Amino acid sequence: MTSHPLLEVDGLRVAIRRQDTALTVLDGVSFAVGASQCLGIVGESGCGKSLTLRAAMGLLPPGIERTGGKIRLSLQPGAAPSEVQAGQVAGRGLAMVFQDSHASLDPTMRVGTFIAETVRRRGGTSRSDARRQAVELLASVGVPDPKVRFNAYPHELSGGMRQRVAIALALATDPRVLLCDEPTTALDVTLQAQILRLLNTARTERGLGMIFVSHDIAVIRQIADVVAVMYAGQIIEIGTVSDVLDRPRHPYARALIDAVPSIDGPVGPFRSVPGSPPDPIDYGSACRFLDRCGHRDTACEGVVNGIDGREAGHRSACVHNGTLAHGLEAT
Ligand SMILES: Nc1ncnc2c1ncn2[C@@H]1O[C@H](COP(=O)(O)OP(=O)(O)OP(=O)(O)O)[C@@H](O)[C@H]1O
Repeated sequence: MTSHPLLEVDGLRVAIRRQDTALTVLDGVSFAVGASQCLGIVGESGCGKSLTLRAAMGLLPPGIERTGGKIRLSLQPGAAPSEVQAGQVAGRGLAMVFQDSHASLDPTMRVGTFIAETVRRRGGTSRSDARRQAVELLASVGVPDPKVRFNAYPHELSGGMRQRVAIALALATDPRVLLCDEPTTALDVTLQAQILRLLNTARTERGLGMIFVSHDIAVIRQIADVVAVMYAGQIIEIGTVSDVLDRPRHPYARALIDAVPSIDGPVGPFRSVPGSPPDPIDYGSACRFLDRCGHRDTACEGVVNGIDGREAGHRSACVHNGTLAHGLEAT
């Protein structure tokens, strides 16, 4: 039997409308996520991580629109993914967890009531059964005294507890793929570890696909199976966690990973990625990392596309892919 991906993003393009012009900020982003698989997306601020999730979800901010590509979602176990039109909210198949839990919760509603109403929107559930399911969901995400906390308003809960409730709310839609946009960034290290464990449990127990966006490589290492590195609106490297994080091939991926201080490594100044990413108005057809790259030559000035992350294996968009991998060790 063929095992279909749950979510397939194919050649996604997203643009910001400015009067008569459209500024492309995501350019040919392609990847697939299967059941129980977690795709981590890393990259510097502004590279397009959040817009990728929002475009998949059909929740782009006003003035920003999908201008190309296809999003396909499998709504039934074993079913081939079918297309979600631009502007259509992916609804029940996808759910999103944000960095700021206030973005998901309604400040005027008791958290349990909000979750129960979300369960009811799926249809076929009585009010009392939806309440029971809401209490079970709160318990499943580790909310203590879930029957009591059912009646709390979001502002009465701590940040960590609110994030647990936001995850319960996302699970209440019975999603097939959970889109997580920096869900642990605002939390301290202990809470961060608890939320990562919780998301991992939800993923394995429910067979969820997951996309986890973070700028924190250590977090990605803990939760993801496959990592995509984004730069200036494109995926520039993809592969398993150990391929990409231990043996990066693209000079940008290498620099990003080297910028993370290591606990076991020698003490020394942090190496940061010199320079800054180009403004979307300057995105051209050449490699977008050209100006910051110590390995550039004339080959990098030709057309360099992002890579198709739906294909298996460890791949990078660098035109020197492979031949540079050895040389990078010495830099
Ligand atoms: N609401 C918006 N209006 C105008 N431009 C936007 C908006 N949201 C994002 N952008 C632009 O789109 C590009 C991609 O932004 P996006 O938020 O996806 O990046 P990101 O990688 O998630 O960054 P961060 O890690 O800071 O959240 C950036 O150039 C950003 O300035």
